[in-house]
Amino acid sequence: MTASQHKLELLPAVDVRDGQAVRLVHGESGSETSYGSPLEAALAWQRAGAEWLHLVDLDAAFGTGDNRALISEVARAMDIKVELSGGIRDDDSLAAALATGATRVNIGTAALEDPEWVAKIIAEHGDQIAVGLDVRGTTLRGRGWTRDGGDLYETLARLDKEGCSRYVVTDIAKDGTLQGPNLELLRNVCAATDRPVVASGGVSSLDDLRAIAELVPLGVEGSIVGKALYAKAFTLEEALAAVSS
Ligand SMILES: O=C(O)c1ccccc1NCC(=O)[C@H](O)[C@H](O)COP(=O)(O)O
Repeated sequence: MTASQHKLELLPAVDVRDGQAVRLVHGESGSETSYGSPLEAALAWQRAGAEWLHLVDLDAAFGTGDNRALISEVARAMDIKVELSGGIRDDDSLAAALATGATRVNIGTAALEDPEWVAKIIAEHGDQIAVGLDVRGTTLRGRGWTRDGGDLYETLARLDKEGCSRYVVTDIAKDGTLQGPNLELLRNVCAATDRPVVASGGVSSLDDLRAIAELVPLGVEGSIVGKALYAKAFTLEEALAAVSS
């Protein structure tokens, strides 16, 4: 492995609810703190040197409407790669997500509830499709993280067989809490699949990012960072520098 292959990708997050950039605690609807314009937030991460943006339509994820036009405006304004997530569950929402020019889209609930459709879109769109594995313990959660959706490792084995190219792994208990990532979960998922893993949830410090970067040789490719950036625990420039070697 070369030095650059060891580099952890960072994906600053912009989660959108009711037209605003927000942060949630444990992904729970109603726990949000607002941080203003999603476009301004996304442009700020781009200016700070981000190579990726993780852009989430929380209303679409929770089934409380959607922010489709705004999400599209933000994604189209970016010169950097965009990972789009939240409520992509059928042909219509997938077509809208891909039409934004997003580099990849993250499928959550549908991977649990509509395995045939997900196998079909993986076959059609290859690595433009990532699957979000949102877990409590080893149980997956769907529908904006409000419903149980089966066993993590059984689902992982099925998706691997179907050719899924990448997983975005979130420990819901850690998400938005600044309590540190679940490194054991990341290690266990990496041991169970040969596909790249994007870590999500709980990053609180530069040391957390360095600890996730240590898992790159095991298969962790990137880390989403949300609350820590908005809470100014560190800057994105500091985070990029911390994982660049
Ligand atoms: O990504 C989704 O589809 C989603 C659905 C429902 C609730 C939350 C969802 N995503 C949240 C995120 O991706 C967070 O931005 C990310 O986990 C960052 O977490 P943190 O660094 O702990 O703020």
